[in-house]
Amino acid sequence: MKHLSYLNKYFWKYRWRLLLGIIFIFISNYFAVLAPQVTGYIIDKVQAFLTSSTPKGLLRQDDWLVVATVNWIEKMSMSPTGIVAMLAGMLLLFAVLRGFFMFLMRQTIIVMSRHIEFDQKNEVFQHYLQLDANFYKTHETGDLMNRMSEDVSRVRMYTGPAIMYLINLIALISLSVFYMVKKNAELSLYVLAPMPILAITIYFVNNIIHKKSEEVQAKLSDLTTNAQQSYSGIRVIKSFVQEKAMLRFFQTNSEQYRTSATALYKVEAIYFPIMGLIIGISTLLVILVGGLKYMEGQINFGDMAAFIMYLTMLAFPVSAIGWVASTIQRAAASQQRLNEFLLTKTNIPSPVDGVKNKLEGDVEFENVSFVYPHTGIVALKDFNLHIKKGEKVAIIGRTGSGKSTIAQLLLRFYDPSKGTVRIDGKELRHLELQHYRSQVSYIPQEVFLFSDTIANNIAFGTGNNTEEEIKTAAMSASVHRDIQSFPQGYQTMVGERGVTLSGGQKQRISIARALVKDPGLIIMDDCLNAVDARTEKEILTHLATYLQHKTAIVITHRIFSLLQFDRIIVMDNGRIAEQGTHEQLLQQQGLYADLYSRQQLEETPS
Ligand SMILES: Nc1ncnc2c1ncn2[C@@H]1O[C@H](COP(=O)(O)OP(=O)(O)OP(=O)(O)O)[C@@H](O)[C@H]1O
Repeated sequence: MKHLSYLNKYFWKYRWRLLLGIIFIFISNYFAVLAPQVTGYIIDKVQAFLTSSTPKGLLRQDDWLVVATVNWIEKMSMSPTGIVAMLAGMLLLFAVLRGFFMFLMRQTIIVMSRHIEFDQKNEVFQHYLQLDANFYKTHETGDLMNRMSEDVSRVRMYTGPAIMYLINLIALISLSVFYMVKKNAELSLYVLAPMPILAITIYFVNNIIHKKSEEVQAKLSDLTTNAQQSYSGIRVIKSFVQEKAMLRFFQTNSEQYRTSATALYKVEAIYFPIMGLIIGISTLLVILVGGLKYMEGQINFGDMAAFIMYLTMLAFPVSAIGWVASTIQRAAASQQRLNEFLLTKTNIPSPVDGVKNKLEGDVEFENVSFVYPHTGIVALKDFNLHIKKGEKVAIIGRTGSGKSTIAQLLLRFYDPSKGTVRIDGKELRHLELQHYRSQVSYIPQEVFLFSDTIANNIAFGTGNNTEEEIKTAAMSASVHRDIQSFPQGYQTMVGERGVTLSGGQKQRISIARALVKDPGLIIMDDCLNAVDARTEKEILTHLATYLQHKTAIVITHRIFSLLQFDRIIVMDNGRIAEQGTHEQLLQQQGLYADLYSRQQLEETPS
């Protein structure tokens, strides 16, 4: 339960709304508990009229508002029917007032919970954005999404309905117990005695229902994932003629869902009859004991009716205790999960007074070793590299040799396990992180485009590029012609609701996004592997001009003869195996020469 204390800051933020809500709850319940008193009075009045007797001391223990209103009506010297009609009108008025304050109570407390939900979602999302790359490697996207949506919703059930029902229950019980005891303490005991049994039973039934509905949810989610995968992979399914196997798999999942859903409905079917039974037994007790007391002349007929009304009035909120308890339990578990993340600190903090210099583009790795946390894979070993401002360096090597890791460290997605990375002579750790990253353009290996227009995807890094700048970047990335061929040009939507772009088009848009930024340092991680040879040639020609005065690090599998690199670094097993210019490396007859001759062979038409 201590996990929920994290939410106190929100309750404090919305304290006036909460306080107002509590006041409305009490006022609404106040009008609710007056109804049995007026009904009791009406019954006694009618009974006295039918038996031509004079009821005595009927209003002694009733609320002052009831007493005052009844006395006022009585003074009007109306016929008994007129008085009963007036009293019925009074009941109606109380019901309307009760409803009105109930509306206000929901308006304040439920609306407060929506505000808290909004704040919490923003807080969680903002926190997610600050966490480092390693966090995202060790947590699944589905898990993150769940915490953001499902857990926050469960917490809202606590900050809204659960708190509202709990306060409502406290208000109703205290007000009705007060008036019941005033009338007859013993009979009150009979009304209240079954309530704890009702609450405990409902609590247990509720817990069973909850467990079973979680099971149903899990099965449903399996079913949906299964169907979703089948739709996405329909071409693979068809080409491998696996329709029947997929159908069998789906049917098994579907059967499991049906079994757990039926089990849930069985428990739910017991829920209301149990409630009805317990309330029925309690009513019976009140009638029995009340009847005896009436015959002994201890209470009026109307009092008995009032007690039965109190009983039915209390039954629903008391049965809600079970629901409230399990809702709070679930919210606490959800908040615990959220706290796990909210209390996770990033391993890559930006220094408080970080250096905010204009990036010149001088890059240095000094004795850098890097081990990927959690996997223990050593990706770089005593790596030394100095790239001067404006130098163009290609990094080449076999897959898994540590090329991308160099980019990851340069963007400070990770800090080196040993050694130092320096930018313009300053340790990278000491630079203000966002300011530094805003001056670096990175084209990752895996392209990612947002579900937005092409123009917005290109201008993503800056957000304030002119149409002309976007167009120039697209031209440099050789994607302008493709974009123009779409019906809405640069305003074409990308993603599920938009056009389906080819791998090469996506890659080139991703390149345009990096070029539009005008950075001091550009890092390209194998970003031309999905374009054909002709387009590659086109892009490289543009790049040669664009990169003229910039420091560029081009990670690649292929050797680009078109781009004049100042240096080529050949990586092998986390270390530099060879380095030099194209010609120098060819002369060395080592790894590079080997790679080059193999590439030449592949490119020679047979
Ligand atoms: N996020 C990660 N967590 C754990 N290990 C990783 C991670 N990324 C890479 N590695 C491992 O680190 C080593 C170097 O990987 P890296 O991605 O730097 O190689 P690469 O030369 O860029 O390969 P490729 O050309 O295939 O992209 C590999 O053994 C790889 O399995």
